[in-house]
Amino acid sequence: MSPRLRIPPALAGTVALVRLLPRVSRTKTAWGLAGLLIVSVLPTAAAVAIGLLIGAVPDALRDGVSSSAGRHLFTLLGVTAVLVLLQQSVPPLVNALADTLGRDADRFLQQEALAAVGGPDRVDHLSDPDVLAALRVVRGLGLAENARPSQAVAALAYVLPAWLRALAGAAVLIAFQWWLGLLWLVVWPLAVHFMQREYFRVGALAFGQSNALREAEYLRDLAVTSGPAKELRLWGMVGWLTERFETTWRAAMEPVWRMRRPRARLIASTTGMLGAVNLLSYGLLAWAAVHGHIGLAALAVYTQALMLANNYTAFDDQNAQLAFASAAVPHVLALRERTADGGRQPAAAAGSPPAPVPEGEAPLAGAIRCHEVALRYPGTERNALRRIDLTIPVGRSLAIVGDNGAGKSSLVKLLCGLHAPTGGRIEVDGRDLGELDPRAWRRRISVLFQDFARYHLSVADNITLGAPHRAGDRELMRTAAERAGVLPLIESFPHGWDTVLSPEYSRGTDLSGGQWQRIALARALFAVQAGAEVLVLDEPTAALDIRSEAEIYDRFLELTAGLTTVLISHRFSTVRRVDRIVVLDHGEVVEEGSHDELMALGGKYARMFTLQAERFSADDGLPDTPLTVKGPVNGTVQDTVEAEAGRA
Ligand SMILES: Nc1ncnc2c1ncn2[C@@H]1O[C@H](COP(=O)(O)OP(=O)(O)OP(=O)(O)O)[C@@H](O)[C@H]1O
Repeated sequence: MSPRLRIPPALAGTVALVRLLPRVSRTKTAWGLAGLLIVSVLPTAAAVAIGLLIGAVPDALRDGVSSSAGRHLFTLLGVTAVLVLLQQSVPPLVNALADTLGRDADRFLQQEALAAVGGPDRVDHLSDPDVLAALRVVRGLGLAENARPSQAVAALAYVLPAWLRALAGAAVLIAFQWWLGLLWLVVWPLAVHFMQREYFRVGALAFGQSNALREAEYLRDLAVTSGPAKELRLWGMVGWLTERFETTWRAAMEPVWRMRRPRARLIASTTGMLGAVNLLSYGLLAWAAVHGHIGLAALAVYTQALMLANNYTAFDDQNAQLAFASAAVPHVLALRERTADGGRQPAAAAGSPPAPVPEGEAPLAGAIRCHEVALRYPGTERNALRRIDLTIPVGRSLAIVGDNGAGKSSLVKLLCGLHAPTGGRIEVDGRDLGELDPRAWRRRISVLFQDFARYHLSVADNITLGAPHRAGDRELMRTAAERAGVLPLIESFPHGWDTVLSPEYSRGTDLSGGQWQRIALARALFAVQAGAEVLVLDEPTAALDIRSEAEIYDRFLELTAGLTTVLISHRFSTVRRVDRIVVLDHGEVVEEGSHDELMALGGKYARMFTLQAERFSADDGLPDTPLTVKGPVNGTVQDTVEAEAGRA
């Protein structure tokens, strides 16, 4: 194995940034580099020209302006003028280029982070604090206004020429006294290194405070977001929140501020070292001039070379900003590796929609099987699911019931491939789910999650997002809305399908909890109509009123006809209608069978069913008038409940 050059941590950010720039823009980096070289070389060239110019004055004065010495003086004057002019005009161009390159770098890293975080098919990484910390940086959140990668690029455009000028100055001094030049070549990198290490430590510490800062930002945002606004006002929490934000923020930032205070010993020793070398250099120059070892021109050149050698500005803000703002770059670049699904898929698939159904793909034919499936969420001690064995035959329905926290939603997430089982495996038609193309599988499965998303987009978008590749199919969209019972509501909106489902936008409106749930159901049904064969409904009616709930459940058989259906519900009137019922308890299957079998068993299911039936049979909670509902299973809520109570 070839030994790899180890980059000191203090320089790792800068090196990562420099390597990144050609990937961001090859052309701008090339121009920028050329500009930087010119900016770096110009002062040295100007210093030499000025020195030679000064040296040429006595001869020109003695021989006259038309002599060759006079012409030489004018030539040097012309060269100096051009160099000085360039020195004035090139740096602003380089800075402007660095600004655009910096903005491009920000954008590049943002896209990189988006692909790394949004791309993977699974979701474990979304609760990984390190991933979230890197994400904060590219979103430009929090740490400080000078922590964005673009600030590091701007600082680089200033610092790099300064370093190169210092190098060139030291190199010129070699011509005066080789060992003095070499001394400078050692002293300035040392001074830079000491100070950069200091700045880097502050940057790294600030980056390490990301968790605490995220908490502070969360508290700050709570006060200005509409979701919790009602509770915050009702309970008079705004003052508490402000105070809590302040203390959390201070606790996170104080160590950074403390570390930022200049460390007297370091500064004293660095400046002492530089002072000594400067004293020695100027002393030697004076001695050499007085004793006639160097002429006027050489004295002028070396004096300016000394000024250049002092040019690396180890103590200035730009060096600090470079170290500080580039500290996070390697973390952002490492995101892809960190979020990759165990190498299962390239992150480039980045949140891409399921692919359209390829022609001629065979529909599911066998079953979805869980073999000893276990799940432990990252960072937790306990298995949410343990040794789950169950079979969902294609075209049939399965209900999963159980207490809160039993693991029902976790099983759904596994079926969707959002998490990988930490034990056992899930097979689809005999093939391991982990080996299937996730995009192809997602095309086949449609889910109404318990905590479904409420998109601040148009109604049409909210529904067609279930199958974006069919977004233009208005007929499909209408049918899905109609089946979910939300069509009359949509048609009552002044802007119809274009109505934005958020009062925060013009042409926008908000919906009630139940109306939102119907929209989410329509989205799931849209995906079914677009070709999904498996429908998962996780508490699909939790927010619906009793009439709406009865309506949906009475249409359950119609809605799920021909589909492989997984239903999670605490509503036993519907659960009993499915082909097979599984009872989960503490992450394990404790009972399995049809409604009748489980009732006969007299176990957990029978107890839960009876409890609910008893509650409903006691009149409370029921409407006075029986509600007639549409659907293939005609009847009334009263009928259903009474029937259940009777059977129980
Ligand atoms: N993302 C997560 N990270 C860590 N633990 C989790 C996560 N999601 C769920 N859990 C834990 O897994 C267990 C099962 O949760 P799950 O949501 O699957 O239960 P459930 O049966 O759907 O409950 P409910 O009826 O309340 O919806 C719980 O102990 C929960 O705290």
